[in-house]
Amino acid sequence: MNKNIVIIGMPGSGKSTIGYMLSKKINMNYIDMDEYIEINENKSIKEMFQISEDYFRDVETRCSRSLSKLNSHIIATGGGVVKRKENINIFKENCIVVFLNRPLDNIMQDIDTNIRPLLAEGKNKLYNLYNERINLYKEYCDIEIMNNREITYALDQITELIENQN
Ligand SMILES: Nc1ncnc2c1ncn2[C@@H]1O[C@H](COP(=O)(O)OP(=O)(O)O)[C@@H](O)[C@H]1O
Ligand SMILES: O=C(O)C1=C[C@@H](OP(=O)(O)O)[C@@H](O)[C@H](O)C1
Ligand SMILES: [Mg+2]
Repeated sequence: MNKNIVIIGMPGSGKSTIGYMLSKKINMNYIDMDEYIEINENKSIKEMFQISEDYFRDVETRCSRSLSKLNSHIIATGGGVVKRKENINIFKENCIVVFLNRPLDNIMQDIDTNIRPLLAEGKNKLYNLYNERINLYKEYCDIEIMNNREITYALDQITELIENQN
């Protein structure tokens, strides 16, 4: 597949984990957008948020533009990429946008708050993020995948839909 596959969804929805597994399964390159940002900025996500969230969002938009120019990559985004419609418009030029929809109760069970500055005050912040974003994920995606069973179920769902696109 020449287009990229961009995975969006709440923090803890499985974008990085399932994105990597998918890349191995269908033999496509994989990029975790947060890792890409940290390497290019030589700063951790936490350090960027300490400057300001806007600083991080500006970097996120610049990276969206760079990554969208690639071909045949699986790109796992950060959960807040939908905060700027500009990012989605950039991705829509050359990517299929997949919303990985994992129920909030399931996310709450295993999310690591230590690596997510927005959750520094605790997991309950996820409810606010969910309410702010759920309609954006649904509006912006080309494909919505439920991630409410074992990981391989979501992986198989995405694989089947992508292979049908070919
Ligand atoms: N269907 C699932 N069943 C069990 N654990 C899951 C499932 N989906 C995701 N996880 C777990 O949730 C955690 C967060 O996943 P991650 O890929 O870091 O999410 P994201 O990149 O969307 O923030 C990981 O420990 C991952 O293994
Ligand atoms: O939801 C968000 O605003 C964020 C999610 C994080 O990525 P994950 O979705 O991989 O946790 C990371 O981009 C940053 O902490 C901001
Ligand atoms: Mg991630």
